[in-house]
Amino acid sequence: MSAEVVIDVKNISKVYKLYTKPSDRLKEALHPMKKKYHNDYAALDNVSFQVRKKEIVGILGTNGSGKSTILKIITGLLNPTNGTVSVHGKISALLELGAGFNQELTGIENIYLNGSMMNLGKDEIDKKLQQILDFADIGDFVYQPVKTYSSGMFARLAFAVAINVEPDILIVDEALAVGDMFFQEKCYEKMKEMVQSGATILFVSHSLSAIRNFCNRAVWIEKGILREEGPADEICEKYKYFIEQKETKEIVKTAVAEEPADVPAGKAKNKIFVKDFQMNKNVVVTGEDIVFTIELGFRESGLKYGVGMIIYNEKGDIVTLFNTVRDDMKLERPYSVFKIKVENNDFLDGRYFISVHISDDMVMYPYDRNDYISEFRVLPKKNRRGLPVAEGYFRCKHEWEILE
Ligand SMILES: Nc1ncnc2c1ncn2[C@@H]1O[C@H](COP(=O)(O)OP(=O)(O)OP(=O)(O)O)[C@@H](O)[C@H]1O
Repeated sequence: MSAEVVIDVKNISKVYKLYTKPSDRLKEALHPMKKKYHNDYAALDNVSFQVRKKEIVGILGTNGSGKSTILKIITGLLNPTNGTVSVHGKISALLELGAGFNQELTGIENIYLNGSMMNLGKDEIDKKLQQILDFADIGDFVYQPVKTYSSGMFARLAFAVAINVEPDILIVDEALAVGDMFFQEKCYEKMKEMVQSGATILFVSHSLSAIRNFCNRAVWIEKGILREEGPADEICEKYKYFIEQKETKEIVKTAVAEEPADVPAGKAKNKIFVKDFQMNKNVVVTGEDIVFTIELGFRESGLKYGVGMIIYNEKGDIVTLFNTVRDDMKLERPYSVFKIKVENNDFLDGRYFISVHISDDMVMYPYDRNDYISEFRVLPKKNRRGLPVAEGYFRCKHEWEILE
């Protein structure tokens, strides 16, 4: 049976009002007809996910995607515009460095201040004090006002307090990035111990290796929208691929020229042409559903035609193809959108390339050819022990029968 849900984020949206000038805010407040002087900006748009007890969940996404916003909503520091969050257990959060600390007070005084904010009595903090000081390991600096601390020292003290107040849920937002490697190691070890004894951790990091190595699950929020969630290694792979594509601008252009150059001479000039090609995702795991969408344009009606799509591997071998003619479909009038749904796909780990051809109904000559119009990446589906479920050319669906 799955463990109890300790954080339940349901349909959370956060909309900020953006004003071009500060005076617009006042103008809006005073306008007799309630004229709008702002633009709405959705930092989070209908995000839902759950975190179960003893999970370590990583949140990733590019800058400004809403990671900190969702953590602030979970911890109650920020109200959502829509949606609900239920939390079961005591949260200890390390959000912005220095939040919850009084700059004028010493390290020790801040330990007591933070402890009391976590509902710990003075005697309870007295008992934990040595443990906190040992963990922070900042020597006599604990007697100095925290405004004199370096960011690394701050992180040490904040982390030492956050983990020693025995939270049920620990929320960490990039706080570890400022500490040195040695301290980071110590924190990861401590957090693993906390999970062993029943805690749950929600963790934001820009470090993919930290999320891959430390978390069992990951939630990817991109530009306010929940893009993917699943096993940490899988989501990291998909995210990495997304970043690489974004950075190198390698994405093959999906829009297709309306006048392809390679229509053989003498044939009608693109009486039918591919206007657009899309996939539901460019990174899929073996077993997920894939949907290819081909959009056609017509310069002439009344043609009999066939629509075909070929999938190649990295070596250029045809892996498989889909073709309306081979599938005995008769296309005798213009149809604008074709969707090919591959349920529970059998492709194995690798890169695949797609060509789309529109031909006559005998597949004798092309109306339009679009070679290498797009590509996708398949990640291996793993079994419980982390082994890919299949190797070779494709996953062959099968059943075992074991007899006496
Ligand atoms: N008070 C605010 N008013 C208006 N917009 C805001 C406010 N706070 C955050 N935003 C916007 O909301 C979006 C999400 O911000 P958030 O800090 O949650 O992103 P993030 O994923 O944590 O980013 P980073 O990785 O850079 O820390 C950003 O575009 C940010 O500019």
